[in-house]
Amino acid sequence: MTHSSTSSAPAALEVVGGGLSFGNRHLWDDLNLTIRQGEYFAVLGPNGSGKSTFLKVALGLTQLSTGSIRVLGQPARRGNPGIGYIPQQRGIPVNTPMRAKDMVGLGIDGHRWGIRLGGKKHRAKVDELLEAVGARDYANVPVGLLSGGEQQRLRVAQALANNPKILFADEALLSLDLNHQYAVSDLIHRYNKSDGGTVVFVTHEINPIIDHVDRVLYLANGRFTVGTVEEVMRSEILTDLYQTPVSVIRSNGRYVVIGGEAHGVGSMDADCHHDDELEIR
Ligand SMILES: Nc1ncnc2c1ncn2[C@@H]1O[C@H](COP(=O)(O)OP(=O)(O)OP(=O)(O)O)[C@@H](O)[C@H]1O
Repeated sequence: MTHSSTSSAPAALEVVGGGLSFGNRHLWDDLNLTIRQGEYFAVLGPNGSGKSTFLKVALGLTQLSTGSIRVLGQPARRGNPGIGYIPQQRGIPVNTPMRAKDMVGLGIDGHRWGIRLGGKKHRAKVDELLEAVGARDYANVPVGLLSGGEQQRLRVAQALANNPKILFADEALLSLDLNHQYAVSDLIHRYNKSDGGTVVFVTHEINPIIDHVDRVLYLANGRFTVGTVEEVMRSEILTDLYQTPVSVIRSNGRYVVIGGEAHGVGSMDADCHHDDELEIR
């Protein structure tokens, strides 16, 4: 099933006949997809299905095996200033000689594109961003000493610092406690709704962002489907995608996907309660 958006907004990201393989590992074939400017788009799927690789292709870090991809009207390339990127979490070395506010400041320095805010404006913008992600209290702390969730909030602030046209977020809510999940999710939502920014949000947990998402790309087993959450998160659609019986249950506004690991549904999330449950939270 491949839907194109009904919106007439220009394309923010466009894949035509996209295929990607590593040796005999096929991540996907013949992907045709248009993400419109201002759309909030989620990329879902089990571990290893190719979600992060999809972003790397859009960032120009990995090349498609077949087909083409354009981002903001140009072939995907490294260093596109219209892109903000929240990479999947990696620990920052303890001895990194940089304070939290410096890390956020790097996002707005614009040294990569030759624009530089004056000192006062720069500090005000850093403060605003630190405040938005709840990081003011540790503005002067070396980043290597911060917890994983604290570092993650700085990555979010840094990615939004330059007012990007499109934001690529790779598991941006990982390691955040519930309050900060809401705060960061809300910040990205505001970026999408108030600033008209396009969001491509990679996650295996749809539930924390479910109220904001316009459409999803669901990758599994070298196959994919695209549509609204309601269109895709259905037992018959995911059964067809995984090619094994899968049940999608909606309970208290949350989606739970239940399938058989033994039947190849995919990796289980850490907080699954049964051996045969795959939960997409
Ligand atoms: N450059 C590469 N060379 C070979 N294999 C690669 C390369 N990049 C990615 N892969 C493989 O592609 C598959 C998809 O990886 P990817 O990181 O995109 O998965 P994911 O859906 O983001 O998974 P997770 O939920 O675990 O983060 C993996 O099996 C990975 O090993």
